[in-house]
Formats: sequence, structure tokens, C-alpha cells
Amino acid sequence: MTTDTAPPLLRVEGVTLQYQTTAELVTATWRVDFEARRGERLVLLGPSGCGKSTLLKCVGGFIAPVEGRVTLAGREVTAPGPDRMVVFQEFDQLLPWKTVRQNIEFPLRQVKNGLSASAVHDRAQRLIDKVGLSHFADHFPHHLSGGMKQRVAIARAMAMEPEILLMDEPFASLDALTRRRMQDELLALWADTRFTMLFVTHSIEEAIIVGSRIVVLSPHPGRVRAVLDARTAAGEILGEAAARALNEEISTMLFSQRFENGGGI
Ligand SMILES: Nc1ncnc2c1ncn2[C@@H]1O[C@H](COP(=O)(O)OP(=O)(O)OP(=O)(O)O)[C@@H](O)[C@H]1O
Repeated sequence: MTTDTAPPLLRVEGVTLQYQTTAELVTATWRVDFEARRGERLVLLGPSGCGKSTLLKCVGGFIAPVEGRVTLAGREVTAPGPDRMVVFQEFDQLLPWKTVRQNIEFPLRQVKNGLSASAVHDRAQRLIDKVGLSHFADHFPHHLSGGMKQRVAIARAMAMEPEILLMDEPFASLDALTRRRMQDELLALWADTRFTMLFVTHSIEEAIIVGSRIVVLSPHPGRVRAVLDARTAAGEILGEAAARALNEEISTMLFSQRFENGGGI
């Protein structure tokens, strides 16, 4: 459970991330610092190109920082691992030749010295039930809607019981109604299991709905502009007026930067 005195689960310290292309060296983020406590829903919010996805990939262990470091539960992140599962935006992240159940069971079976066959089955079934896909367990991905596919991707990631769930704009490709429903479902799932989540979005509304704290990043290269609470001191969802005020505060921050930097959100 989250306590303010517990050491942070995730620490991102002075992280600069770059891409070397044939033409140039692209600096995606510049000396970024933030922390996530256990059980927290931390959102990375910022305009397109500010390095949100690159930061997520770095926490995932897919990209190494050129400066700074990332630690999870005190261990430096140097490679991908089952303690950090990622859910992407794309609908095609599932294996099309496997059913819902097989998609969820597959990574569980890959874990060395892992679970018995019956434990794999039970854990997959529990997650299938949790995300409301009990009637679709034996369906293939092409029979599912976009929202259902994202539920499978979330269930698959959660079945691994990672230390932290990394979500890269997971609902961005969904229609507005489904997106809203998925946000609520994600919060219900969180209320049930209190997992730690790092969630990337460029939607201010989504950040305020989904996050308990929001890291606002400045435009390219991404730097931390502010870290804001998106819940009351008691951890409750913000009232309408407080949510609107927070939205305005963030909009002002992002739009003033936009004109300072001549860039677009
Ligand atoms: N593979 C790559 N090679 C070179 N540059 C890259 C690569 N991937 C990203 N970049 C650049 O790094 C910067 C950060 O990109 P990133 O995708 O992390 O931003 P983002 O905030 O997630 O944007 P969006 O919201 O549009 O997805 C951008 O300038 C982008 O052009």
C-alpha cells in the first residue's frame, strides 16, 4: 500500500535520453527526475514529441539513459524484465493465432521455474474474469472489439504480477465512449488490486481521471515542468470544480510553453 514514508518503488534520476539517427543526435528527454510510490498511478503528461514514450521504454529497460539512472525497488534497470509489463496503444499487440486465454497464459508459461500448468490456468482465468471477458476466453483477437483487445492486453500484463504496469497511451485508439469506459474499468481494477502504474497520455482530461499524480513534461526535449496531485489529500477523486481548476492550470502550463517554444501540443 502507498505510504508517504515508504521509499519510492520507482526512481528516475537525472535521465537524459537520446536517439542517434544517421542524420542527427535527437535529445528526447533532458535530466528528468520523478518517483513513483508503491500503489501509485503516476501519469506522464506532455505534448507530442516531449519524450513520454521514450521515458516509458527506458523504465521498461528497452533504452538506456545517456545520463542518469532508473531504479525499481532499489535495483538499477538495465534490461527488460517481468517486473515491468507494458501495455501499448496498438490493437495488434496480441498474438492473432492464440485465443484470449492462450494470449494471457503464454507469457506465464515462459517464466523460468515458473508456475504449474494448473496455477497458470487459474491465474489466467482470474484475470479473464476480472476484465469481464469470461464469455470470450476461447475467442481469437480478430473476433474482439478494440476495447476488448485492450482488456486482454491489460489482463495479460497483470497476470505476470509485475512490480509496475507501464501503459503507453493504451486507450488512444478507442472511440470516446469506450475510452471513458476503459478508464473507469482501469480504476476499478486498481481499486481491487492497488497495482503501481506509470501511464502515458497527452490528454489532460485522461491524466486527471486516471492519475493520482501527474508529471507534466515540457516540449521537446522533455523536462519535468511540474508534479501535481490529481487526488485530494485523502486520496479521493477531485470534485468537478477542483478538476476543472487543475485542467486549467495544466493547460496554461502547456500552452504557455507551446508559444515560448514555438511548438504544438
Ligand atoms: N526511434 C527514434 N529515432 C529517432 N528519434 C526518435 C525515435 N523515437 C522517438 N524519437 C524522437 O524522440 C522525441 C521523443 O519521442 P517520443 O515518441 O518519446 O515522444 P512522445 O512524447 O511519446 O510523443 P507522442 O505523444 O507523439 O507519442 C521526438 O522528437 C521523436 O521524434
